[in-house]
Amino acid sequence: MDMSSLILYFSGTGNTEYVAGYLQRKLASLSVDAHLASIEHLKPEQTQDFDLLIIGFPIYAGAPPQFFKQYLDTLPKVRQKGLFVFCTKAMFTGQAIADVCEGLSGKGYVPIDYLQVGMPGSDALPFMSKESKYVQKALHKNYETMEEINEFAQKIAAAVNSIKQGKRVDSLRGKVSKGLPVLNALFQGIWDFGYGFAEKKIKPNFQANDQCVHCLQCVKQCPAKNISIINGKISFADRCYMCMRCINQCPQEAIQIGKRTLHKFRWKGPRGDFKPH
Ligand SMILES: Cc1cc2nc3c(=O)[nH]c(=O)nc-3n(C[C@H](O)[C@H](O)[C@H](O)COP(=O)(O)O)c2cc1C
Repeated sequence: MDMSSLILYFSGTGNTEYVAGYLQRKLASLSVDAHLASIEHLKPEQTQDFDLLIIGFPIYAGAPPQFFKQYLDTLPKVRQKGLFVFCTKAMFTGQAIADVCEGLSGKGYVPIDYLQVGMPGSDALPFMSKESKYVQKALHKNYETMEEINEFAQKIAAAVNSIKQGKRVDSLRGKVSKGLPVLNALFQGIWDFGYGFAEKKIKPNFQANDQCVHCLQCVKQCPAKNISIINGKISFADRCYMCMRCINQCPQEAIQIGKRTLHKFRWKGPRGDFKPH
């Protein structure tokens, strides 16, 4: 039997895109062809063309990004299709993987395995000085060989081969660890409080300063369609996903969050070349 696989992801600043691309290359080396697509370019119904779904997303506030979950909610129901899930994160994943697996199980997907990949924190980088240790570590980390992704690819390839040989997808169902409920609730409470506070400080304070040359990159690249030109000025509405793409991608480094990001670092993904469109 022939099998087609889809790696479906969202990436604000390039980390998840990098991991998705790495995984695709690794799978190709194991003779598994996987189509790569961002949720920004693939209609939910197009996922039906594939037999196996591999999804990837960044962690926001110990959870999957809300808009990502909303997208997943619109996926059509399927009959017993295999599912692999990965996230990229700086520190704390919360129940994000379990949450996504649960949602997609309800649509007929069978979660097989998952992976969390530690990456530089897209929420922290634009507030850090270019010389800071954190930035230097992010810039000099070895992204060329990522053992955990190699192993994940091997698990996916093994599942693909088993299904091809006629094994029932349901027999490959894996367990998603939920951790200790009390500890989870405690951490999640602290996280929600911290990010809730940060959100209030960050969201209303996006602005383009007088370095802006009106190239409109931010308008084109914002996944939330939150940026537009009003009366000749770059304006931010209230639909921001806080993905940090605009601030990192602006060629003039004109986009700021208040004054806290002035002359600070801008992140363009592990290879320094992330271009979302
Ligand atoms: C708004 C926001 C919230 C975040 N919250 C968390 C978090 O709770 N835990 C964590 O480990 N990383 C968190 N991060 C860091 C990202 O998950 C991480 O850097 C990820 O790799 C970014 O992926 P991307 O470059 O594909 O957007 C957050 C980032 C942003 C922008």
